[in-house]
Parts: sequence; C-alpha cells; structure tokens
Amino acid sequence: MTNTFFGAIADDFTGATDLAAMLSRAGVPVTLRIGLPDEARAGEATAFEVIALKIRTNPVEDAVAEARAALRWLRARGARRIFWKYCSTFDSTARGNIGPVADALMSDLRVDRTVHCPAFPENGRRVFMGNLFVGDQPLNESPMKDHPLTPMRDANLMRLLTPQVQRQTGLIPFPTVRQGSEVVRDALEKLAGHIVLDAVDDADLVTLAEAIHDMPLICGGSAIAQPLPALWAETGSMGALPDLDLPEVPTGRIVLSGSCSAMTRAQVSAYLDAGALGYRLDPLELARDGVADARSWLSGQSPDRPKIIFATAEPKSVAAAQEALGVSRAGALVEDALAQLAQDARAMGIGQIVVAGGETSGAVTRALGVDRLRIGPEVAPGVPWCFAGDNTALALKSGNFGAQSFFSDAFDLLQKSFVEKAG
Ligand SMILES: Nc1ncnc2c1ncn2[C@@H]1O[C@H](COP(=O)(O)OP(=O)(O)OP(=O)(O)O)[C@@H](O)[C@H]1O
Ligand SMILES: O=C(O)[C@@H](O)C(=O)CO
Repeated sequence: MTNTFFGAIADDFTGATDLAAMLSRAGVPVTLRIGLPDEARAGEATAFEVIALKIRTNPVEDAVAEARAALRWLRARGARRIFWKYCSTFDSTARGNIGPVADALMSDLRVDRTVHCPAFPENGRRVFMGNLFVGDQPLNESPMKDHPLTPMRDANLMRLLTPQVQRQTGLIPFPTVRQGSEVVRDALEKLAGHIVLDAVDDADLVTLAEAIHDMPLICGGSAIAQPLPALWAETGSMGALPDLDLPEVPTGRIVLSGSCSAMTRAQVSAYLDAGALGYRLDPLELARDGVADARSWLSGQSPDRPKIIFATAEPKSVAAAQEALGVSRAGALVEDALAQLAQDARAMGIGQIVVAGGETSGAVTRALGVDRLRIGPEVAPGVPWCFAGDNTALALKSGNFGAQSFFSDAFDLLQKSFVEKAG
C-alpha cells in the first residue's frame, strides 16, 4: 500500500478541486475523494490525498466530527502533512466552521500552533496586516457581503477567528514576511495558537512556504500549497511519485449553475450571449411546481448543444426567495433540482458537466455517486477538469473563480485535449 504523505481536508467541493489543481500544477499526482472514503470502496491510498467534505455551513459539531473522521482516515494511511482547506474569502458563519475545525485538528495532532493563509493573489485575494482583500476591496465591501449562506461582514481575520476558536490568535505581518523566511520562522516560534499570515503576491507565498513547510498542520486557501511539494522534494521529506494516467474525454455538455456570485452572474450572461440555450430555475417555482418542467426542457435538448441550467440570480431576487422560503430551504430546493438534472444529463449521455458553486458541486457529485476523481487540465486558476471513471468529466467551479468566458473556455479546453490525444 502506498503511504500517504500529504492529506487535505477541504470544507467544500470546489475548494477541494482548487487545492488539487494547485498541487497538480506543482507536478504531483493527486487523488480527490468525494466525502469521507468508504473503507470497502476506497481502493489504494496515494501519496497526495484530498478529501472533499461539504461542511462549510453545517452545524459546528457535525463539521468538527466529519473533519476529525477525515483526519483519522488520512493518518491511518500515514499522512504526515495535514492541510485544512477553506475558502480564500474565509467563508464562514459567526461560529465557524473554520476556527472550530482548526482547533479540533490541532488537538488531535497535538500541536499548539497552526497558520492560516487564505491569500490567493492570482485570484485577487490578498492579506495585509491581517485584513483580507478581494481585488481592491476589503472582504466586507466585496460581493462576499451578499453571499447567500456566509455573508462576510468583516475583513479582519483575527477578529473573525477569535470568537470561533479556543486558542489565541496572532499575525505574521507583511513587514516581517518581506524580511524573508528565516525571520518568519523565528517570529512563528514566538507565537502559539492560530497565526494569520499576510501575503500580497506569489513571492510572499514562497517565503511563507519556506518557513512553514515542515509544520504538521497548515490551514488556508489553495495557493499556499503550490510551493510546498518542491520544498518537500528538496528537503527529502517526500519520496518519489508515480505518474497518473488520464482517461479519454467523454462527449455531450452541460453547465449547471447554483452560484449567485458576481463572477458567476457575469459568466452565465456571457455564456447565454455566446449562444448557449438556457433554462432558469426559480426557487419559488420549484417550491410550488417541483422540477418537472426543467427536466422536460432538458430531455428535449441534444446532448452536444451548449446549454445551461441556472438558478444564478441577483442579490435582490435571492433575498426575496430566502424571505419567502427560508435560507436553507431556498438553497436546498435549488441544490436538489440541480442534482436531479445532473442525473438526467448523465442518463442522456452527457459526459462533460460544468458545475458552478461549491455547495452546488457537492449536491451534484453526490447525486452522480462520484467518490473519487483524477485531476486533469486546469481551465482557470483553481479550476481543473476532473475525471470520474471513464465516462464523466466534471469541472467544479468555485463561485468567484474563472474569467467571464469560463464556461466556453472549459469546453474548448477539453476539446483541445481530445484533439491532442487523438493526434
Ligand atoms: N436564486 C436563488 N435563490 C436563493 N438561493 C439560491 C439561488 N440560487 C442558488 N441558491 C443557493 O445559494 C447557494 C450558493 O452556494 P454555492 O456554494 O453553490 O455557490 P457559491 O457560494 O457562489 O460558490 P463557492 O462556495 O464555490 O464560492 C446554494 O445553496 C444554492 O442552492
Ligand atoms: O478558496 C477558494 O476561493 C475556493 O477554493 C473555495 O473554497 C470555493 O468554495
């Protein structure tokens, strides 16, 4: 049995594929598990394992229990470096689940210090003096202030973390980071608890990675993971890695979007403008009439024609649906509908499925019975195509990721991979 070296626990599905993409970029083969692996079907463990959970907005106790079970699975396979992957926009409710899970993992690993590094400069997430920026806006002024499940109303990561954790919080500030990895390492040794790391560009992430690569537990976004494999290889802490072979590309295409982020809204419009056929799901109509109309629309489409089914809507319309139905019922109606439609699409022979939204991706992958993914080419920073068995390719797009043309880009990239493979 291959010993696992690196084990990650991700709080949602797009977050997990994002991390897997960064590790793949660094040249390591990654196995992504959807949900806690089932012992009977898990197969052999590999050196880099990422477990995608769906615990971002669960009750704290459930989230902690699932994360601890994932940690046990990874440690039983020998994992020596643990990564708690959460969102680069620090998506959490007032109680968690970022802090409570980090606390529990620290206790289980018996460490008194961990770092938090959500910065993802390539996607515009930067941390300066402990404050998280999205592009040029503080987190609480960015579109994240209107997120349907985790509206972010503060940008200061220590202030956000403190009520979530039992240990103290601290900061490695930007001026220290710019003095280099030795200085960062010394500063870290003087601190305990949850230590937020400032990072403004990729060079800062390299400095930080040099300082933290041997820590047993790292928490944060995906970008800090990219420089780590090279450091582990250099220092001899990680053994030789096998290549991963990817399957043939399936045919038939669909986009399923349950994300209401500003970027997804622009991407949905751009895809419709580019000529894709569209069907809009409305939670109020779903509550009244169910999903039958959408299913019948889908069944009338040709598998290969560009098409999109979306619940993506402006904040005002999301708020109206939530007021009428409650936040979780509105969300669940949309997630269940898109999950059912994904099953229908699969049954029609559609093999290329793009999903927008982390919660939505969780619902769709579960409905498709996907439990293990191999990571393929990256469409946009943090969004790779993933292969499930031999007949399904999934691109699970985090709400705010990708360019405006993301949906067309995704299918174009697969087409190109197909032509290259055939040639
Ligand atoms: N029109 C709508 N009204 C109310 N809720 C909606 C609507 N459309 C989608 N939702 C719900 O909003 C939530 C969006 O979360 P999701 O994680 O899928 O997207 P996201 O937050 O933009 O993505 P990410 O987590 O990757 O950043 C889902 O629960 C979805 O079902
Ligand atoms: O870190 C991010 O922004 C994403 O990987 C994510 O977690 C989306 O839900």
